[in-house]
Amino acid sequence: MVVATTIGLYATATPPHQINGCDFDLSSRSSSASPSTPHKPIIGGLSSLFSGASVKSSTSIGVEEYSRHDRSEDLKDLSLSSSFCYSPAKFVGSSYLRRDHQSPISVLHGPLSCSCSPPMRISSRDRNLGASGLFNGFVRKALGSCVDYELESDSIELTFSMEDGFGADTRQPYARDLLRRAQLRHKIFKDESVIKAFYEAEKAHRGQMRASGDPYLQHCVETAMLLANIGANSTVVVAGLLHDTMDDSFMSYDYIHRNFGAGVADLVEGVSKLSQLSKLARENNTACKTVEADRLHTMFLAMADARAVLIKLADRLHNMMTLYALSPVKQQRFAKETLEIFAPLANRLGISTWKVQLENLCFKHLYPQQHNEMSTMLEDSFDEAMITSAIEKLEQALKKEGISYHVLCGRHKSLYSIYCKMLKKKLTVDEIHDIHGLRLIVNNEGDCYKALGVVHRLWSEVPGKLKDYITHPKFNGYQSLHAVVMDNGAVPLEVQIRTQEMHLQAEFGFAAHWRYKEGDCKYSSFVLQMVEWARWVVTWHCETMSKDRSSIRSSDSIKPPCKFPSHSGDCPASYTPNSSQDGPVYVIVIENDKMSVQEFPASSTVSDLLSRAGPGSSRWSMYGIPAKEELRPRLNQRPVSDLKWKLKMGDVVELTPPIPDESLPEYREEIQRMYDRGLAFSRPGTMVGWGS
Ligand SMILES: Nc1nc2c(ncn2[C@@H]2O[C@H](COP(=O)(O)OP(=O)(O)OP(=O)(O)O)[C@@H](O)[C@H]2O)c(=O)[nH]1
Ligand SMILES: Nc1ncnc2c1ncn2[C@@H]1O[C@H](COP(=O)(O)OP(=O)(O)OP(=O)(O)O)[C@@H](O)[C@H]1O
Repeated sequence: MVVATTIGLYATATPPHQINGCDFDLSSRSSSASPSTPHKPIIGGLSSLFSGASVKSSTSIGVEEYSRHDRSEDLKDLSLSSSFCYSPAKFVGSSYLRRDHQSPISVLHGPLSCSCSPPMRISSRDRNLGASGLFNGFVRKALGSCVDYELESDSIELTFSMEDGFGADTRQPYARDLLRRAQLRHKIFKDESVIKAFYEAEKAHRGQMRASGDPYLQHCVETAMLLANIGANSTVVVAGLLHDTMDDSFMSYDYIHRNFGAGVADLVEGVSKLSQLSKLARENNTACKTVEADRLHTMFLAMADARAVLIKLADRLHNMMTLYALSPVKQQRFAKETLEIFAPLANRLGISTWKVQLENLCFKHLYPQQHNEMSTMLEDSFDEAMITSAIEKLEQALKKEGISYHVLCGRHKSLYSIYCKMLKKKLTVDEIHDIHGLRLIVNNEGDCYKALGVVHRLWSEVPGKLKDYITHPKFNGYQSLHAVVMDNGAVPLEVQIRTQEMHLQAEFGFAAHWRYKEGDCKYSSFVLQMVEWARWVVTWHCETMSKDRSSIRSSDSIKPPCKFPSHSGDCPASYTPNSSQDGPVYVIVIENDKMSVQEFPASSTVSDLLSRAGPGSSRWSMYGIPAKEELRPRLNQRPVSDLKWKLKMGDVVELTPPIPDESLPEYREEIQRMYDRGLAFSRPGTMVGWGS
């Protein structure tokens, strides 16, 4: 019997789990996505909820209107000093307490400032529209980009030789320092491929700085460090170091492929695509449109390797930690996007520490007044020592009673989660009983009840708070015993007791925690399987999470779900593309300078998309001619010659904006010029429909 116990901050906060793609019948879900994450309706209104606290009225939080010419290079400008000015430290994330895991706090607070700042040069993202630059043509124009399109092509000369550097004596002293410090923080930075990637990243970003004056390389290291700290393997860490090289330097896919292999090159390219979509969404304020935001994070998962999403999340987390270097306007925009798109993504992937940190940082930027009030009020309430000692107490008592268990862990609830719960349930902070919580996973149902007896003998019960979801499972199948007890007669402590099977049910499938948290959304089986697959991929590639998983079932019994979306025929979770209910395709449509994320049934074509925008839309009525023929749509930067071309998840379709008739010839010429440029910039062999 495995007896896992306490102590030490638990790095991933992902409860132990195993992914079994075939455990749940997912076939009957409907396809409409109508999300209502708990945080969405929450603005202000907290004052009345605080018992005995006089709180000022809510701060107005507007995501500002911004100029279309305000290029969102934003995060590139960030200061990278990792001082992480976010207080108090306790609120960095909800913490799990368990033995054998490294504290994420130490990582995030690690001092990392570079004395030597290389000279500035303009970020090549502003100029580089080469290989994977998605939006070079009309999209950038439509978005008011100030890009000089004439500058770039794949044949542009590199500002440094790709051959120099690694192993040569051209290494910058600041880089050597940075690497040494990274190696002290995590041993994966001693791995040969990681060192090589570090120096390649150094060359690629040499001279690039963030607003703080810190070298850009520092951001690459911090992103890779976040990945290393959730146990990502060296492929993912290498890709983390190189994650911005395709966008921001002249390093090409082929170069990365040659030096690091297809696995790394594909990941870096995947991150680059996600960054470009995210940027487009940010510039169009998509995060404010609930349904579209939901489609977007679903799309992110569907179009990229889940590990690329992981890297993008790490990148965003570090950028959020250093958001203070940006203007308040940009801070708001990024925080909004992060809260609506990236935090739910982290949750779906089961990386709860990142989700918590992202949410808390967004909370601080979007609702500073409420954040301050909550921080002040709860500063003394978060008691990690109390959780540790409660775990020890319970461990001993269980031992005495001869009750063995698989996992005993604890966490304190995050600031933002408390805030959401207060607003959602109209509770005062005193009425939140699960700020401190323990979770016990035992062998069988009988042991659940025996353990409950132990809990009640150890601590006094809060009347009316016992919930027996084992005898009376929730409608979604969730099973567990929940008890609230008073520790030292003063602090409420929630204890959840369940078996391994119940825990799997609570993590995956119908009762999965991410779905519980996202509210009453109806998900298609396509989305559910995709999330499950993505969680599996991430878990499999992250040592820490894998360890976690092995504590819930022996590793021999862990089988990957069938590769998404091609489940084997006998898999109950099998995705059936022929079913009209399944497989919605989310496509980004850019029309009249505006972006929308639209949902189409599986197998829809460009022609279907045009029909949706068809007669009645401004484009048609203005010209009085079929737009299909007169102004051809572009799909992922390329003109579409066959309107029967099938749309794929993540496709970007540009539709020509309305223009006055008299400008039509001029406009056609412009289209032709962009068309020509688009072809010149596209990497040979790039498929139309990169979202596959
Ligand atoms: N995964 C999963 N967890 C759930 C689900 N329902 C409840 N939980 C967990 O159980 C905890 C408390 O649930 P309940 O005892 O029903 O409490 P409540 O009535 O919602 O509210 P409080 O008692 O105020 O916490 C939640 O905080 C979750 O951690 C579910 O459907 N899925
Ligand atoms: N008593 C507990 N012990 C250990 N982990 C818990 C406990 N309760 C929830 N968790 C886990 O903590 C993480 C953060 O959950 P969070 O506190 O935001 O929401 P919740 O308590 O599960 O739900 P709600 O806010 O609706 O009460 C999740 O992974 C969740 O499974």
